[in-house]
Amino acid sequence: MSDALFGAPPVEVAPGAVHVPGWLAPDAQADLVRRCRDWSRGPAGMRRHTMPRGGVMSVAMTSLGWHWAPYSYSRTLPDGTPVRPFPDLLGDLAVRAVTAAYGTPPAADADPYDVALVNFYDADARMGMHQDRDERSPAPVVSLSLGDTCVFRFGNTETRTRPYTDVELRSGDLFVFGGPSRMAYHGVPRTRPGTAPPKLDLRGRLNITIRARGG
Ligand SMILES: O=C(O)CCC(=O)C(=O)O
Ligand SMILES: [Fe+2]
Repeated sequence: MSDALFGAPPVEVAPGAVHVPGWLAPDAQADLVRRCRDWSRGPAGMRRHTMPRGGVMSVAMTSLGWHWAPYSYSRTLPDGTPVRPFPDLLGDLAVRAVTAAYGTPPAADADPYDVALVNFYDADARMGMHQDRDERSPAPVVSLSLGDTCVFRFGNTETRTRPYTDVELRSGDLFVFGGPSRMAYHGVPRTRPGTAPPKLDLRGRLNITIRARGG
């Protein structure tokens, strides 16, 4: 991570899709990594979901607020374990993130942020091109990156394929996609193992994706 990136201006990758490099200062990153470790403990913690066709995701995830598994949200885990509550801290962070990306806060009547997915990528993990389409709310998706750098592929709303833009997301980066890009396909074709800031004491990559489920 380069400290020179802190305070870098937002970059619009596609209409409504904004990358803010170095948005989280090192202390805030370390704090979030600690919290992710807490949120990942116990029966409501990290799991690798099985996809409808039987494949197992290489990314391990845990849900806050609502449990997500392909492809729906539920109030509890399949075995009845309660989902961890959605932390107010992430709701506040999401509002600040939208404001940083777009220059204006969410509208007063916008759906509140109420669900977060914490994704963990080891050196081999990837996420295929997909849309985030299990929410009823049009609120922008807020994505925070911690640890190893990754290649984030941000595409179009029509197909899983080109045109797309590959963006390097580093520890502390923010990516927000809403408006005309809310339904764009996106994925993580690779991470760059060993690139996490040493002070984070994190081997791999964590991504926190904050969403409004809506209705
Ligand atoms: O890890 C990322 O940056 C993307 C995660 C993602 O697209 C998702 O959780 O739906
Ligand atoms: Fe996604």
